[in-house]
Amino acid sequence: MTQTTQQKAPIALSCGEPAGIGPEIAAKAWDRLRGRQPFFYIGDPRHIPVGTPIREIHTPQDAVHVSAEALPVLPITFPAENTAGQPDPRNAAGVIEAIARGVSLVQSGEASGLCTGPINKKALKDGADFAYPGHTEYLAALAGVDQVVMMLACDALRVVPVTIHIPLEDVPSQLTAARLTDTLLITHRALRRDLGIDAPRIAVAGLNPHAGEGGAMGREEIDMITPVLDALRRECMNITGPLSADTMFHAEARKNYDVAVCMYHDQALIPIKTLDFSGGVNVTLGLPFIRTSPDHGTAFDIAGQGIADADSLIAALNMARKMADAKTGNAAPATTEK
Ligand SMILES: NC(=O)C1=CN([C@@H]2O[C@H](COP(=O)(O)OP(=O)(O)OC[C@H]3O[C@@H](n4cnc5c(N)ncnc54)[C@H](O)[C@@H]3O)[C@@H](O)[C@H]2O)C=CC1
Ligand SMILES: NCC(=O)COP(=O)(O)O
Repeated sequence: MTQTTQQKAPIALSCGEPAGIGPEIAAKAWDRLRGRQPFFYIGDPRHIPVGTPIREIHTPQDAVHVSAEALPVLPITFPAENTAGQPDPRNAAGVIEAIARGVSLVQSGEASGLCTGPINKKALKDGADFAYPGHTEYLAALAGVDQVVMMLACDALRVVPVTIHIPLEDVPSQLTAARLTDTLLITHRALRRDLGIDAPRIAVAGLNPHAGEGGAMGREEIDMITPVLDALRRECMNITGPLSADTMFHAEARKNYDVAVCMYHDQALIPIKTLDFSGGVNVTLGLPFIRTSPDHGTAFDIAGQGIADADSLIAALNMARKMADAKTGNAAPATTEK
């Protein structure tokens, strides 16, 4: 695949859980982007809301030609009927297949990047014994990469959780110096390479209230976090912390860093989803290919009603495009601009 062909390759969008809002927001995103930003949906065309013009395609390149007129769909036939709000375990394998096909098309260069529709982790576990707690971990396995990093980004904030989809009680034991070091190095490299930030300013949260308050409220900051940060500072990385998580996300504090690295899932995701739920994008750093996703989930409570907001998906598609263009030297580095 030549670089020129790769620049023109569309973005692959895996369907996610069809009983959720994925098909509906895919249709809305196509309507808003049309041919300006070609992407194709990998999933069952019968799941796309009635009234959306669709065109089944055989190769990703077909999407470039049809996307001004119709939503291009690379078809996968799901075995069970789809009911909004009620995932059917028999469809779980199809959801997983859509992700895997997206990965293989990005790896072959036929797609520029992968954007994933939201999945319901429990439905995949129940229906297909899915062994991963989320896309992030599954994509790392498909790519053969030991550690990847989840970053959520909006215009006002970028956050990275060091531990991701694990029970809260397991956080302290999984929060190792090696994991924190790798997370910081991967994040630093991606901000420089993919987002064009030459000297990223990284703020690191403590684990405990008040970042441990000198050991009075926990020792992880003293025993593990500070030594890791000191070692990386000696490598000339611009890192502050460990900071009190409760005071590092207000508007003035956010001016001091480009990314906040947090110790666990909710410490990172609550601030960003509160600040900008509809504009947030989930990006996996450290993969050998581009992957983005909307920041929200399957929203079963509103699926099938036509009211789901497609902004986050559109931001995710646009960010994948910009990252792909930046990778091929075709454009400015990626932002979350809609
Ligand atoms: N990338 C992914 O695959 C993600 C998947 N999930 C999965 O989604 C499922 C549901 O998770 P929840 O915590 O309930 O989060 P959720 O994001 O699905 O829903 C939370 C609330 O936000 C609303 N909402 C979400 N997206 C919306 C949109 N685009 N427009 C309007 N309203 C929207 C929902 O109606 C609900 O009231 C879980 O299985 C979770 O694991 C959650 C986040 C990301
Ligand atoms: N809360 C974020 C989330 O669940 C998305 O995870 P992933 O499926 O992108 O790994």
